[in-house]
Amino acid sequence: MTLPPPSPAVHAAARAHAGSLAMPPGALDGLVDLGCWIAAAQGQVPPAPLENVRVVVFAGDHGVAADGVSAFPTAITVGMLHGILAGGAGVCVIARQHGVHVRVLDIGVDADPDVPAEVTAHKVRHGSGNIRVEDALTREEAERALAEGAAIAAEEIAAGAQLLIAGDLGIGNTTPSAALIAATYGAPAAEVTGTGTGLDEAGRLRKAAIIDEAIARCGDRLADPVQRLACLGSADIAAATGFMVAAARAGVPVLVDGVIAAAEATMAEAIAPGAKAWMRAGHRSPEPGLTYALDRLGLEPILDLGLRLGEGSGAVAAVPLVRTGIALMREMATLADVS
Ligand SMILES: O=C(O)c1ccc[n+]([C@@H]2O[C@H](COP(=O)([O-])O)[C@@H](O)[C@H]2O)c1
Ligand SMILES: Cc1cc2nc[nH]c2cc1C
Repeated sequence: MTLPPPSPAVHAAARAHAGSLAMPPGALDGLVDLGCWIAAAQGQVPPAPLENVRVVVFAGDHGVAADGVSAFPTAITVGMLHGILAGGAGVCVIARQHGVHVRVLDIGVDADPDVPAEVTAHKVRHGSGNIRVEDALTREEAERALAEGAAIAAEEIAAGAQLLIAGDLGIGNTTPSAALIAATYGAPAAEVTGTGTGLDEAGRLRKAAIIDEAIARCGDRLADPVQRLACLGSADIAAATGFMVAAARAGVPVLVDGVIAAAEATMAEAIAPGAKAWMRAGHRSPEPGLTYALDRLGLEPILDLGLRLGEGSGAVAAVPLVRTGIALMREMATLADVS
C-alpha cells in the first residue's frame, strides 16, 4: 500500500497563497516550494515555524573497510563518535548555528566504545559483514535494525520533532550505500561509486569492482528490499532506513543528507512506496550515487556546495533555507497589499 503524501489540498492552498505574494509569479519559488512542502506536511497554511529540528547520527562499522575501500582507518568511526558527543564534530558546529538538536547512536560500531548507555541503547550488532564475501546482516538483524530505527524516530517525534534528519558515521559506509543504489536501480557500480573520504581513481575503480562482486554474490536475493539491506547494507543503514520510513508514516518531513542518506531514502521508498513525498534533499555531495539516487527519487538538492562530510551536516546546513521558505509564507506582504 502506498503511503499517503503530504496533503495535496493544503499544498494547493499553500501554492495559491504563494501566488498572491508581492512578487512576480514564481520569483521566489526555490524557497517558497519548501514552505509549501512543509505546509502540506503540517496540514496548515501558513506553516508553523520549525522550532524543533532534530538530527540523529547513525554510527556503524563496515566489514568491507578491510578491503581498502576507504582513504581512512576504521578507528575514525569511534574517534568521531566521541567527537560528536564532545560537540566538536562538523555537524555539531553547523547544528549549533541553526538551533538543531544532535543525537548520535552506536547502531553497529565494531567495538564497545566507552560512551554513555543511552548511546548504545539501540545497538543492533558489532560491525556488519564484509559484503564482498558475506551478507552484512542476517534477515532477522535487518528486520531488527529497521524496527530500532522506527523506535528511534518515535522517540524523536515524542520529543517534538517537526523535521528529521538521518546523519551517518562509519568508515567504509559509502561502499554499501553505492551497492544498494546500484542494486536497486540496476546501475553499473562504476557509475554510482565515488571517492568517499578521498580515494584516487584507481582506488575508486577497485571499490566499484568490489561492489560488482558483492552484487554478483547476492544474485536473486536482491529483489526483496529487506533482503537487499541484509545482503549489501549494514546495521546503521538499515536502522536509518527504518527511521525514514517511520517518519514518513507519522507525517514528519525528512531532509536527506549525502550519499548514505540517499541510499537510505532509496531503501525507504522501496520498503514503503510513497515515503519519498515526505523527503527533500538537503544538498548535493560529489558522490555520483547521490545524484543518481536523487534523480530516480525526483528530489532536487537545496544546496550544491560540494560538501561531503556526512554526519547529516549538509542537510543541517540547508535548514535555514527551509525556515526561510516558511517565513515567506507567514510574513510576506501580498500583491494586493502593495497595489
Ligand atoms: O555524505 C556523503 O556524501 C559522504 C561522502 C563521503 C564521505 N562521507 C563520510 O565519510 C565516511 C565514509 O567514507 P568512506 O570513504 O570511508 O566510505 C563516513 O563516515 C561518511 O559520513 C560522507
Ligand atoms: C575525520 C573524519 C570525520 C568524519 N565524519 C564523518 N565521516 C568522517 C570521516 C573522517 C575521516
